[in-house]
Amino acid sequence: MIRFNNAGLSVPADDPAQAPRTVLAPCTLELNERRIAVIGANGSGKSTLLRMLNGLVTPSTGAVEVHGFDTVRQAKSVRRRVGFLFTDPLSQLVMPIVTEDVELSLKALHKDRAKRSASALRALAALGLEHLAHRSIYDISGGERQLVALCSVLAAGQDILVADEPTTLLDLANNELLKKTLGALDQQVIYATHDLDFAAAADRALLVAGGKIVFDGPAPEAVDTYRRLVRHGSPAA
Ligand SMILES: Nc1ncnc2c1ncn2[C@@H]1O[C@H](COP(=O)(O)OP(=O)(O)OP(=O)(O)O)[C@@H](O)[C@H]1O
Repeated sequence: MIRFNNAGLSVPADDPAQAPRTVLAPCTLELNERRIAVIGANGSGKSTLLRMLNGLVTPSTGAVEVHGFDTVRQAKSVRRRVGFLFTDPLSQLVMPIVTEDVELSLKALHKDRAKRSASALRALAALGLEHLAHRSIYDISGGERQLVALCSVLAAGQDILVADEPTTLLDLANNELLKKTLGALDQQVIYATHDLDFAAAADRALLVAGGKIVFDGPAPEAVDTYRRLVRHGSPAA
């Protein structure tokens, strides 16, 4: 259960004489569906909303709770439950070698090094990435890195996965692989995307425009609403 209690973010304006700028207007939400998409224009506030889910962004007003844990005061408990897949995989791949990064995610699950290593190789093989296991994360392609980042975050086994534009670097086949992988997960998945077919497949979608959630409901309707806003030249879309 994820709950936004009047949570929002305002930041000081560049000109101190001006009123603070709203990045995300305060919102109250319960997010329970298995697949929730977040859509909207560049700079509309999608990543800010997602980052509030695991305490990467601290709301300037209100609070966000995950399974009853406050994302700021109880950030450690929240991060044990929420995995975060960044748009740029290099923001999260911290070890130099692919298999070492997956092993790091498994550290809390397996204290034994040999078991951890075998488990990391199995996790890579499950996504068809075993051939990358001993490569440097800097020598593999952007799309390969994105899949390795997915593998690392899944290996940690948290019960909620938040993914910020997870398909951006992927070719058609890997795009399909990622969607199929996410689709088959038991975990709740909350994802921001500009791929409107991917968004339409969710159980629920939030449409963000100009820092406000302007639609919250069935995903196909959210996508239609977004297309309409763009067609009518809405400044926030
Ligand atoms: N801490 C901050 N201070 C100032 N401005 C911020 C801050 N965080 C976000 N912004 C601005 O707020 C807006 C929303 O940012 P956000 O990253 O949430 O957008 P987004 O919808 O994810 O965009 P994109 O689709 O391009 O990834 C942007 O204009 C961004 O520059």
